[in-house]
Order: sequence, then structure tokens, then C-alpha cells
Amino acid sequence: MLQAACRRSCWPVAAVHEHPAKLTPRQRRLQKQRKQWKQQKQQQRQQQTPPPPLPPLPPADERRPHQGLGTPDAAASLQLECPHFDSCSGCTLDRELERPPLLADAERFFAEAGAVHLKLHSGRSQRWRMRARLAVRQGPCGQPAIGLFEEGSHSVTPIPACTVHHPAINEAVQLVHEAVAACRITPYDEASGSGQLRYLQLTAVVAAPGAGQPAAVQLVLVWNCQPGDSQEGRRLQAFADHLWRAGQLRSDGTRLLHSIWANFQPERTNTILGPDWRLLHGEPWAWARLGGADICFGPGSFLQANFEAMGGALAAMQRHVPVGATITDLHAGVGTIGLSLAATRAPRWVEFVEVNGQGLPPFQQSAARLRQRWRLGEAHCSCSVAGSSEEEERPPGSGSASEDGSSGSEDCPADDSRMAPPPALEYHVAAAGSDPARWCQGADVVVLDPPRKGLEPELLHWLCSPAAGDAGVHRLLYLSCGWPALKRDAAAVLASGHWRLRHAECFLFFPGSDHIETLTVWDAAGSSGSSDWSLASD
Ligand SMILES: C[S@@+](CC[C@H](N)C(=O)[O-])C[C@H]1O[C@@H](n2cnc3c(N)ncnc32)[C@H](O)[C@@H]1O
Repeated sequence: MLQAACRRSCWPVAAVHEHPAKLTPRQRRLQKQRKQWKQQKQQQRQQQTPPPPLPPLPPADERRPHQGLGTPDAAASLQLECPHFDSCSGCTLDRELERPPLLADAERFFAEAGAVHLKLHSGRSQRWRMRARLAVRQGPCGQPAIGLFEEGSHSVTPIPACTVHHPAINEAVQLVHEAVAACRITPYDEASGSGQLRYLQLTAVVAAPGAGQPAAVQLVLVWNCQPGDSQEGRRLQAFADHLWRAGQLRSDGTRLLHSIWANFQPERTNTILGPDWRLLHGEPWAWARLGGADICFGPGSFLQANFEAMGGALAAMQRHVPVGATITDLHAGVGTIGLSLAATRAPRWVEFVEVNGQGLPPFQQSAARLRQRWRLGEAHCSCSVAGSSEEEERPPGSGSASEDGSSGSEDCPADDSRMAPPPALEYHVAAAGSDPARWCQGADVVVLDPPRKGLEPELLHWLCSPAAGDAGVHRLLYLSCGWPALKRDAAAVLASGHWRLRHAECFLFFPGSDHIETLTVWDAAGSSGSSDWSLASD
């Protein structure tokens, strides 16, 4: 199930290529394009006259004061400045990151569809990746190599100074690298199926809800054995014990590791994660503050890698949901979008639908936390600014995005809503297309956030029929991570005549890649467009 979920997930958590040996024709075409692209960039660079040497600079996004997500100004071009760009298969763009080539097609599409000028919001170009998956293999000199596969091979390019990783991730990679040598752990070898450590998944997390900046890493060791193998289990535990001790030794006294998990993957497959997990050290749950809500996640939960950009998208969605609305979140994962709307728009109820049952336990943690915050908020009757932690509430008017990218006071629900009862939250483990009429009945707003392949045919068919209007749905918020699929789905929705495109904007979720995350807002063609429904900032 989990494997299936990972394959479905919207975008590779990091560019570990799962099938380097068996590429589909499309993958081969993409690979060729990417190679040509890199060659072009290299040629352009070589043709440029080398500039006079300058003193070393701090990372690019420290020079460009970070003010949360914004539309890029024409003069400032976002750059990666990554020392691994030429050798690493991860990023395809190293400059003008705010103009991924895909954007031009999206602009054309929305101009033709009659939407307002398509804005693209970008945040920091470096240190944005909060979750990475890296392969562990034997390097050429017998040293372990931790990084990304070279294109079309199982050779790993180490990327210790990757500039898009959160620094804690690079720190943890260094720690594992040293520990692999110290504990004589053998990296996995595809040819023989032997070796122990196959991959790492590293997620930068805060120590506890509301605790501030990400500080520690939830580390997953993907191990090449059955979960019941006691001999390997002992070796794995000894390795984790070593890491846990070493991970306590940061010079500022803080702990580098939040937790260590094992994931067991004994199959000779390119699928990264196996179905079985074991907590070896630390806390079972990790938390992120996203869009005004505390979101709990486990190592197997879907999680957007760019918290800042996701915070921006959540803030945008909040602007299109009237206070007190009823909401269905149809591709809920651990509930990030619905919980963010529950925390900031005082809805009467939110229904969550998610096909992967792994989302439910962390969702229950977040829902309990939200209810607790709701009670506290009522007790203090304070203006809980969307996106701030209880410790750091910001005054009204300071509406810029916070570190997690979440919105400021402009998104605060009206004061009356604070006295409303907490929203009813219900989570269904089911496919969205299995019974859309049931999930969406009575929902004012339906949130769609499907995987890269777009909406399942049954759901798209239902949305394009009069049934969605009959169910009372006024508005669709469609957040898409797959531009080709969105283009197809949007064309079908437009052609149905049941929806009008009200708004579209894009977010740079993966600076360094030709990727855009697109939010479209659709209103039922027959809806009156009363003032409550005119919240869009378009
Ligand atoms: C792009 S992720 C979004 C998750 C969540 N909205 C978030 O922001 O974290 C897409 C989610 O849709 C789920 N999914 C895939 N197919 C689905 C389906 N047919 N019905 C419901 N959920 C589905 C995936 O398991 C995944 O959790």
C-alpha cells in the first residue's frame, strides 16, 4: 500500500530515480531533454567572459532578504549556486529559477481561458527542501557514497553541500556517512542484492508543535532485510544506537536527530520503501506548522518538501474560502489543506477523503491538537494569526509570510467566528472517485489536490456533470502538481459548462526544476457570486 502511495505521490521527494535501468520512452525523452538542457547551459556559461574574481559570498537567499513568498521582481533572478549542479541529476535549472520553461505554456493556457494574468510566487531558492531521499551505495574508492543516482545508472553522486537541502539534512548526511564507516555497514549493491543500507529519507522537523525553526532530522534507514530477521535487526539497532549517540553532539547543545526509523525493503526492486516500519529512537510523530495548523506526520506520510511554498499555497487557498463554509478535502493525505482551512476559516465541518490509510493516525493527532488550540483560542479570545505559533503571535497588519510560509493576519477569520464551536472533522479512507456525491454532499467548497497524474476519471466525470451543482458545491479549489494533467482536467471542466474559471496562480515548489504548482479556483456556473464568495484577490 505504502509503495503504491509513494509511486502515486505528486513529485519525487528527491530525485532518486527509481528505475534507472528500465526507462519508459517518456522517461528516455525527458532524460534526453534534460541532458540537452544542461549542455546548453554549460555552453552558455563557457561562452560568457569569466568575471573578475570576487570575494566569497553568503548563500544567494541571504543576500536577497527573505520576505516569504512573493512574485519575483524583474531585476532579481533566483539562482541555485550549487557546487553539485553540473554533476548531480537532481536539478535541471541553476539560474532564472523563477521562469521554469513550463510557465510559458501555463500562461498561454490561462490567457486563452480568460483568467487574469498568471502570477508565479517564489520564495527562497536555497535551503527549501525539508525532505530528501538519498541513495547509499559503494563509491568508486570503496567509500560509501550518499546522494542521487547518476542518470541511467546505479552509481551515486554524493551531494554533501547541496544548496536546496535544509542545512540540517546535509548535517545528518555527514553524520550517517561517518557512522557507516565507523560501524562497517555495507551499502546495498543492486547487482548481487547484498548489503544493508539502501536509502536514507531525511526530514527536517521542529522538536514539538510551535517550537519554532526546524532543528532536527527525522531519519529513516531503508534496510535490506525482512523485518523478522533477528541477526540483521541487531546490527541495525547497533547502528541506530551509534547514530543516536553521535547525533546528540551538536556544538550548540541541540540534538541533530529527532528520531530514527527503520524501513525494511528486502525486495530486489527499485522501489525505495518497503511496507514495514520500526521506530528505533526518538519520537514517533513529527510536526510542521503549515498554513496556521500544526500538521503531524510520520515517516511514511505524504509531505510537501517545500514548507514555505506550501504555506504560500495554503494562504492563497484560505483567501478563497469564506468563513463558516463547509469543506470537503478530497485528496487529503494527512489532512494538511483541510486542517489549515479548519484552523483559519472557522468552517462548520470539514470532510477528508484519502485513499491511503496511512494518513489517518497522524491526522488524528493533528485534529486533537487543533481542538486543543481551538479551546485555548476561545479561552483567551485572542486573534490567532494564521501561521503564527502561540508563542509568536504577530500584530494585525504584519501580514507577510512566516518561515513556514503561512499567511498573516489578513487571513484571520472574522471575530464572530471565534465563538463558533470547533469544526466537525471527519476522515474517510476511500478513493475520491468511489462516491463523489457522498463526499461532497453539502460542501460549499471542494478541495482537489490529486497526485501528478491528475483527477481520477470517475471524479472528473462527476465534476463535469450537473451532479456536482446538485450536491450544492459552489467552489472548487484545485491545487495541481502536474501541469499536463491540470491542463487536461481544466479543459474538460471548462468544456462541461458547469464551472467558470475564477482565478489561477502558480507557486514555485521545486526551485531548480521545471515544475510549477498551480492553484485554480472554479465557481459553479449558476452560483450568484454573492459577496461571501468574492474573496479572491484577483
Ligand atoms: C499531492 S498529494 C496531496 C496530499 C495533501 N493534500 C497534502 O497537501 O499533503 C495527493 C494525495 O492524494 C492521495 N490520492 C491518490 N489517489 C487518490 C484517490 N483516488 N482518492 C483519494 N486520494 C487519493 C494520495 O495518497 C496523496 O496523499
